[in-house]
Amino acid sequence: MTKPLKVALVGLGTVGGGTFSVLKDNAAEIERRVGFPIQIAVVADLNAERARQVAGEGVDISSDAFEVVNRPDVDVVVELIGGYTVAKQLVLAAIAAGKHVVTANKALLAVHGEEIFAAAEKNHVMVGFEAAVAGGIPIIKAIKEGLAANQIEYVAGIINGTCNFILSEMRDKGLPFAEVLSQAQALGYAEADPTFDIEGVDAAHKITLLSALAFGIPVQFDKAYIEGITKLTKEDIEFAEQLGYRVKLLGITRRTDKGVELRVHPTLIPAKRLIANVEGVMNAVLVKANAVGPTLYYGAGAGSLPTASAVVADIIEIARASQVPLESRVPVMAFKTSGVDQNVCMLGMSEVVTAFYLRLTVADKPGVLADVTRILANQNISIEAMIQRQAEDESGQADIVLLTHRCIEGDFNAAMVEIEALDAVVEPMVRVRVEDLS
Ligand SMILES: NC(=O)c1ccc[n+]([C@@H]2O[C@H](COP(=O)([O-])OP(=O)(O)OC[C@H]3O[C@@H](n4cnc5c(N)ncnc54)[C@H](O)[C@@H]3O)[C@@H](O)[C@H]2O)c1
Ligand SMILES: N[C@@H](CCO)C(=O)O
Ligand code: NA
Repeated sequence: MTKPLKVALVGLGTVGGGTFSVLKDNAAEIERRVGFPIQIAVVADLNAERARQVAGEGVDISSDAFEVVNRPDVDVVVELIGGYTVAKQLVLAAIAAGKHVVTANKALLAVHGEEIFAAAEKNHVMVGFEAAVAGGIPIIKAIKEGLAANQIEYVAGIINGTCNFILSEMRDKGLPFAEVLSQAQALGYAEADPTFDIEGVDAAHKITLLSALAFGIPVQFDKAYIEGITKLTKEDIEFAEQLGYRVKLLGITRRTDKGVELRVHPTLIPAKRLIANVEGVMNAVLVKANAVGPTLYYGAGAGSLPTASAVVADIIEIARASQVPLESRVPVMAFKTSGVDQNVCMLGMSEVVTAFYLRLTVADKPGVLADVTRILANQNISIEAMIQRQAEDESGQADIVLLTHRCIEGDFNAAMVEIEALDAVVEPMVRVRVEDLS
């Protein structure tokens, strides 16, 4: 009989606690799937006392993450502490010691992925990170294996549960932003630094990883355009609804003839699309590929047990793959290293083609709308829909909301500068990108 695979769990917080439970509660089912047991050799957490409460008696507990890395009875190190510094040292130490690594740490991989994956290849070990993107949804596996026959056109996803939770609660219950963010923190969804969530950084970490997997390109977080949800107003969410759209924070990566787009920003999506109806902490990732067409993956993007589901799936994959020769394993980043396109052109935002929602507050006098449409037309931007709403007070002002057709973002920016310079435009304009996702 094959000997058990031994795991060190480092970090027994929200995800680590869930991983401990899943490995324990589903041990018999997992053994039936793998053919041999997966056992927890040791648990490490700075807070050893709390770890003892979570793990109970009979489990080896350490407060030193680095001590577990060199234990001969450990085959896989599961890093669930988060952050860049200690986590990076730990992962690299584990790889150097010949251990496989599983991590939920998208921040670490998006920024230091190239170094970590190169070290893993050199040391013939695997790095699993299914939990790092869209929590429990097996999107990494889907792109690496299920869609391996395809050329992928684009990936667009609601990949930050905290933001989706905030936007859903603001829309459904009219709750203020700060109150909903506190709830997301209490539920264990938010990052240690929640600005990573609300400013779009976490989603950018994730879409950077998906971009590399989908297109066989290096992990390049520094090329991502990032805009969060903190400037969205209830008013714009309501105007979007009137026009038949929902506002979601999307991570988008698309391959075009000119290069690869990599961007995170609030986005209007037609309300009739399935992905527009993904609410709360749930995530969804839409992948459009040339043979299969569009496919949509939906599930819990954060939280203890859903994320643990992905962590344990990676451990199971390692258990299985450790039985086959190196060259027969699925590559960590979906492509053979020799096949990675090192010279890919990453597009700047001004080169991206997208549609826009634009809201202007103007002094309500003749000719304003004509000026605005003329400026847009001069940049080859045509208008798809418009709403005009008079202010209810005596200010004589009006809101004009426009939806444009798709245009080059640089052209739109040039038009914005001219429109903002019009005397009649009395407040800073609001613009949100629009994606049809058909
Ligand atoms: N919470 C989620 O829903 C979720 C989902 C997907 C991915 N993630 C990622 O999973 C990782 C963990 O997140 P979490 O929400 O479980 O965090 P958490 O704060 O709940 O848990 C982290 C644990 O690590 C321990 N720890 C910190 N530094 C340590 C060190 N040097 N040595 C040993 N233990 C240490 C802490 O005591 C804590 O118990 C992060 O990378 C996060 O981005 C979280
Ligand atoms: N903070 C992240 C956790 C899951 O990666 C989110 O809200 O989606
Ligand atoms: Na996942």
